[in-house]
Amino acid sequence: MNYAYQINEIKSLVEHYTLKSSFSPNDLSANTNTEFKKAAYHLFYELIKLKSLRIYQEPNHITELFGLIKQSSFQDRIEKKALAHVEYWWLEWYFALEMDEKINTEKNNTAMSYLSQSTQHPMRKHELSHYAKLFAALPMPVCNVCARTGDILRVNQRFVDVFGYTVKDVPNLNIWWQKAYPDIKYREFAKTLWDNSLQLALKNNNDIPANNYRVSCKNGSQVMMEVSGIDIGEEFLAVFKDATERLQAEDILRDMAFLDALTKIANRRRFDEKLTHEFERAKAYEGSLSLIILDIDHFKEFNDLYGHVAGDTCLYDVAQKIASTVSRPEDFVARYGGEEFIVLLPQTDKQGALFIAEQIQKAIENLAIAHEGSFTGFLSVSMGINTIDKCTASDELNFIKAADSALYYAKRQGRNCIALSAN
Ligand SMILES: Nc1nc2c(ncn2[C@@H]2O[C@H](COP(=O)(O)OP(=O)(O)OP(=O)(O)O)[C@@H](O)[C@H]2O)c(=O)[nH]1
Repeated sequence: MNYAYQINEIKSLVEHYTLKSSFSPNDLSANTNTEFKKAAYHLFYELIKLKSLRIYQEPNHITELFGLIKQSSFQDRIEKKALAHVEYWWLEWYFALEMDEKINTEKNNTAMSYLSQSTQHPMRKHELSHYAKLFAALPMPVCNVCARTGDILRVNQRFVDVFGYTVKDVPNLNIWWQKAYPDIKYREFAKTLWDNSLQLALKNNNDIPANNYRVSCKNGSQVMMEVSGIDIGEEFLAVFKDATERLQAEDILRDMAFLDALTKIANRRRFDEKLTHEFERAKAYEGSLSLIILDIDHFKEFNDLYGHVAGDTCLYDVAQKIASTVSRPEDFVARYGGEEFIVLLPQTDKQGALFIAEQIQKAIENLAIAHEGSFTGFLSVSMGINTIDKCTASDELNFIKAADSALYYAKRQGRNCIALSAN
């Protein structure tokens, strides 16, 4: 794995999206192309995974990598613009990862933030004495408040640009709270959070720890802001940082923790969570819940005959096929283990589950993956089904066990077979 590989991956992503006829740089700057952004995050995730496996041959430096791409064949204006966005997202992605790590390591420590830690630098006091000069040039919204009276002494231009309020609009904290947090309940929550942060600042070298706030702007729009600051005795300085993109990145990270890397469907961890949730729901509402466990037949032989790479591709194809066959939004598909998959079907009785299992069987038959070790000459699967309804006394473990027993019954019947649990 080397730079050329990484460059090509990024290039093909950019090319793929810029080739789309509907695509224009204006779409990008309006930030509407979330599909592109998601695909970029997905790519970063793959590249970062490679890095963590330590199979990079060269030292990896993001700027250097993008520098190399820029020198190469990216001539077209649209492609350059798209590439600039991908570069920006990559930096953002690394930032989100760093934040994630920090949040995790800081959980056991005092609640210090990335921003507030940076202010512990020995230069901080010196910088503070000169903050007035820097104030106007700061790239993030900043406001300076008299701690005693609550008067807002000054805001910088970025503050006006982002929120739309000038000092005339928000001359003191009382008015700021009302305008920036019009919802009374949310305002109470935000005030308490901020007061607690100010208390913490007294113990924390005057750094006001960062928290996220949903701020309402003058034009009625809302922005998620990470607000931290510095208590400087008579006054304090509140520093705002746009948290929208980071929170979205964290959401994607969270989703990825539940994704199976090979098959790109949900993993076992996600299934365990989902099962607990659906099981409780089915019990509470006395609804039915069905579970299909699916196992590829003679998969060891498939690997032996065609190799592990073909085996991996086959797992991906089967997983995607199952996922596309099961179509109701509440239905759920996951990789359960090696060549085993799970389909969880809320509000579905035995007959319904059998119907879905037959659909899956047909869909896999249609994939027509050659398998010389199989009786039919093609890859097949076996499935076990279990259903609970209001009359069934079962717990999660027994629910799975019964489906598993049905699966092994299906295997004993000669495979390429569906069996229903006797429950
Ligand atoms: N290529 C590949 N193979 C895997 C993966 N996970 C599990 N396997 C293989 O799947 C095979 C499962 O073998 P067995 O449990 O004996 O099952 P089987 O050969 O399918 O036999 P039956 O289930 O009885 O039909 C093993 O050889 C595993 O190495 C994977 O991620 N990729």
